[in-house]
Amino acid sequence: MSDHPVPGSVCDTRGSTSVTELESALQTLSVTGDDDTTRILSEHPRIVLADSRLKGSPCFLYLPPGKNEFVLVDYLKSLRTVASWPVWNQPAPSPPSDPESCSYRIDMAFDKGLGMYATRALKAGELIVEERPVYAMRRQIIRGEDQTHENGIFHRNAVRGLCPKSRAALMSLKNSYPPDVHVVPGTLCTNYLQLDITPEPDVMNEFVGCFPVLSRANHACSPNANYYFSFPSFTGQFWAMRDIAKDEEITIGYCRLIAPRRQRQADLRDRFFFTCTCSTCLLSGEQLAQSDERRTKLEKLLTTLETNSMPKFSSPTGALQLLEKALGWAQQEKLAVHQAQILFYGSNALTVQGTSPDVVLDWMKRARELFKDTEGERSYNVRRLDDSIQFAERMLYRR
Ligand SMILES: C[S@@+](CC[C@H](N)C(=O)[O-])C[C@H]1O[C@@H](n2cnc3c(N)ncnc32)[C@H](O)[C@@H]1O
Repeated sequence: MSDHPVPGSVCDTRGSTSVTELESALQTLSVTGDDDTTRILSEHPRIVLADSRLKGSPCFLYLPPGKNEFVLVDYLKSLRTVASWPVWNQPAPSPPSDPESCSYRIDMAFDKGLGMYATRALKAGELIVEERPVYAMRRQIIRGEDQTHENGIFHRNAVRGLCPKSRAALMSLKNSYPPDVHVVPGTLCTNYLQLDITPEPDVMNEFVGCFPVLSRANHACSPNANYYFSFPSFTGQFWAMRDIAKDEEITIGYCRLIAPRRQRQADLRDRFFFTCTCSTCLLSGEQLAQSDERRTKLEKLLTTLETNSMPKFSSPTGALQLLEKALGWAQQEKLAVHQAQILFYGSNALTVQGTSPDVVLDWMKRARELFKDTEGERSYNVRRLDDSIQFAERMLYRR
């Protein structure tokens, strides 16, 4: 686990897990008894079978070997592959040696519990924070909605093998679930973020994870930071999507943002148990109607672009005009990642529509810049755009 400065405040009760709740959760974690069905399969790295009575039950892999700073929950075959990845020999990102130079702090966010704030002015495209998760799992296994005692015990057993520091960091995260849900899956489900372990994740291969610091960021429907999971370093990262002022709250998006307010709020209530009151949600009347319309149109257009099903326009200018308009909608809604997606998928669509190659190349370059600013220079999208740009340039010069 990274040693990012998780302030002492994460363990205090201000709007987060109460001391009593935390103590009792940690106590449950140290209980051994009849419900301990685990069996250690290997020690270096530590791999634990979750239920020795069940053939093919999931396992817990603790990493880095000997340190047990985080756990990955998956099936044995894939965990054996993960254990051999060279990334575990690389040091996890370390905190700035001078805490004063840390660009964020965790602080009270009024009725939201704790939140993340900028300690200085941040520039668009800046990396704000990077860290490894403490708990990572295949999404099919999390079964957060499963409120049975067994599911709670399953995840509790996985947490129990973590080093004390990681265990405390995880169990001090907020639990927004009702009291009848076991505190461990409740905490995991309140805090997990997607881990893109495969470049183009499919439903069968989705992973999620909880982070000591990243999981403290609250939601906004026009967030100022983008969460990106970097597979090569196995770290979660926040990138500033626009300039962020000193003391401004750093926010990310928890739900599908290109949806009207009613739908976003329903999603957030269902999974995170709060009603969003961000500046976009507080719009009313004509302004709200326009924002909803822009997001709905963006949703439709991006679906068409992602599935390569844009109808053929009678002239290439028609497609270009529509896509330029869509970029404007995303900009008005302050959705930089969606702008990057329109530019990226739009460049493919423009090629099909017969737009001139230099315009297409320009779109690719703009997409690359925006992906660099929201995901970093080493992101998968930046690398694949570099290849496409190189190819397109070769084609252009050959003409
Ligand atoms: C991942 S946690 C975020 C950190 C959390 N605020 C804390 O105190 O640790 C998610 C929970 O934070 C709260 N939250 C996040 N964004 C919010 C928002 N915009 N308004 C109100 N509550 C929010 C909700 O309780 C949600 O279930």
